[in-house]
Amino acid sequence: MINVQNLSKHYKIAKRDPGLRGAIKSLLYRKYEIKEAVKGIDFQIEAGEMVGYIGANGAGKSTTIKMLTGILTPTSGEVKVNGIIPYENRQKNASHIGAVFGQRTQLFWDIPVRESYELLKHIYEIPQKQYEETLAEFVEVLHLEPLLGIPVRQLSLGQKMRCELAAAFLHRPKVVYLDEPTIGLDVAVKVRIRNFIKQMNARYGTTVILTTHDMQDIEEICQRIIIIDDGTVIYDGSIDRIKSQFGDKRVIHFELENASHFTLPGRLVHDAEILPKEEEDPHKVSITFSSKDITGAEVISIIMNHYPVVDLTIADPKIETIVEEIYGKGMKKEVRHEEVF
Ligand SMILES: Nc1ncnc2c1ncn2[C@@H]1O[C@H](COP(=O)(O)OP(=O)(O)OP(=O)(O)O)[C@@H](O)[C@H]1O
Repeated sequence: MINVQNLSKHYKIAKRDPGLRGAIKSLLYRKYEIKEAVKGIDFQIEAGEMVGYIGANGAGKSTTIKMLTGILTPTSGEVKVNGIIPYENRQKNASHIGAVFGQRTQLFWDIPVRESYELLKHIYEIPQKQYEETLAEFVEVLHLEPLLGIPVRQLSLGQKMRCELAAAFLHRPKVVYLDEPTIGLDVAVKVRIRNFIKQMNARYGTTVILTTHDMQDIEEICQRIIIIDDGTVIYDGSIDRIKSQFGDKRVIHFELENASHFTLPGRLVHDAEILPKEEEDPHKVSITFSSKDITGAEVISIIMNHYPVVDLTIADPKIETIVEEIYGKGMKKEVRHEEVF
């Protein structure tokens, strides 16, 4: 469904020396700098796959998605979506895809949601019967009934996102690009949105590309992740595989009588790390380490020798921890994706 080969995008950025002198000089001689946002990436995505396209800020995710949607023309390489070269045939490509891009809306700001859907029906030439059936299904799954008569500008973030998703899937597109579809939403709305995406995939075989920093979204929706770092693909494979590849990572959550001044005992300084707290709790501390360096039993015994431990749990490494590790420590040298296959 999606075929990307040796795809690159370089941005040309005009450079200017500071001050008035710089401004005048830049009128006469323009200096440019090249930013290589995407550097020769390859991947294939089959119809019906749900893939998480993830990476740290500035890694090149949006640039890739913009090339897949035809908004940007690549500097070099090939991209085909459903057999179409998107930037050469934007209109045809648009009829097969749906998109939700963060804060941008494809609904009409001042008119009621239902009328936006009516307009999309005409734009995408959706047959009346199919439109009615699809809308009825979305209204039920996403609980849209009370929202249909309200203009988009009056909707809350969660209400708007539910309406946006319905708009993106309304014409039963083959591919849907979702950029941070659950950002800033409460847990109940996140769950509803994730279920909706899974349902659309199961029912219509929609291919879904999800860019998000929310690893829970990734774990619940995607079978496969592509990790991009500094414009190159550093991992392409299943979530299970990355977990087993980094399966030596361990996490132990300790409950102590008092953890507010907790520091790692000397013996652990090189082999373990304290994880950032998910919630402010003066009794809890979580430690991560690699079983290649030290065993769980040793970690527990060292901590127990230094602190009064009330309780402890040994957890599976979360995908967040693994991915942060890969982004943060430049593990790309170790995780070349050809090694993964
Ligand atoms: N229009 C542009 N002109 C020049 N440089 C750009 C432009 N758009 C993006 N860049 C640069 O290209 C690199 C990749 O940006 P991109 O937006 O693709 O990253 P991203 O992975 O989507 O990041 P984020 O998670 O922050 O959205 C960044 O260094 C960014 O500053």
